[in-house]
Amino acid sequence: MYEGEIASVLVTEQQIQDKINELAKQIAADYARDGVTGDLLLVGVLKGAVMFMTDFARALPIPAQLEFMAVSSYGSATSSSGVVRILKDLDRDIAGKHVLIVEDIVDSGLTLSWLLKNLASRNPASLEVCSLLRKPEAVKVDVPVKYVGFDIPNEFVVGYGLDYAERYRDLPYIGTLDPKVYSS
Ligand SMILES: O=P(O)(O)OC[C@H]1O[C@H](OP(=O)(O)OP(=O)(O)O)[C@H](O)[C@@H]1O
Ligand code: HPA
Ligand SMILES: [Mg+2]
Repeated sequence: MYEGEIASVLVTEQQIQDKINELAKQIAADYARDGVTGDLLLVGVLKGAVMFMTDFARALPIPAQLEFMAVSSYGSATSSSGVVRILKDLDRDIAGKHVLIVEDIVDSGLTLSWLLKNLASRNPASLEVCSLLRKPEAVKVDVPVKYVGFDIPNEFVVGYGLDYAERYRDLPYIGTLDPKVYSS
């Protein structure tokens, strides 16, 4: 699939699945230790987090409810416009709920910084973030991300939910693109 378009594999399918199991166990233990009762509310950030959200929710050994928000700041570019648009809001009130934002990537941090302010204003009981990927060298705004799967180099990546111009989300691993893809 995508013959000749992927330059390198940064995180394999197996590495992703192992990390998800590790994060799920750790997060369940943390919430149990903090005495959280009642279902956790996972807020998946569409579209990028869709694969991570569904695998993570199934790996999590405590009950969780699933909600989605769709925001976009990249469009078909490889750097954030900095303007975050809500394409789909949550369907319900999160006041008093223990909310865990499930993201695919923290790159500049602009999306998450905006989202954390937006959701905090709705008065959840707690608000934390779990992101599969983070690019430490790309961060423009400091955002508190309690759970991170992999720190990766400052390169544009695709796969496992992440797109370039809406393509490659369906790959089961994280990779970089051959430069010819950008010029075609
Ligand atoms: O830290 P940042 O620089 O803000 O980048 C991270 C955000 O950018 C991507 O979303 P995008 O806007 O591409 O929408 P998508 O998930 O629908 O692809 C990604 O899924 C994150 O939500
Ligand atoms: O590296 C990336 N790849 C795809 N989408 C993204 N959104 C933020 N950073 C990235
Ligand atoms: Mg995108």
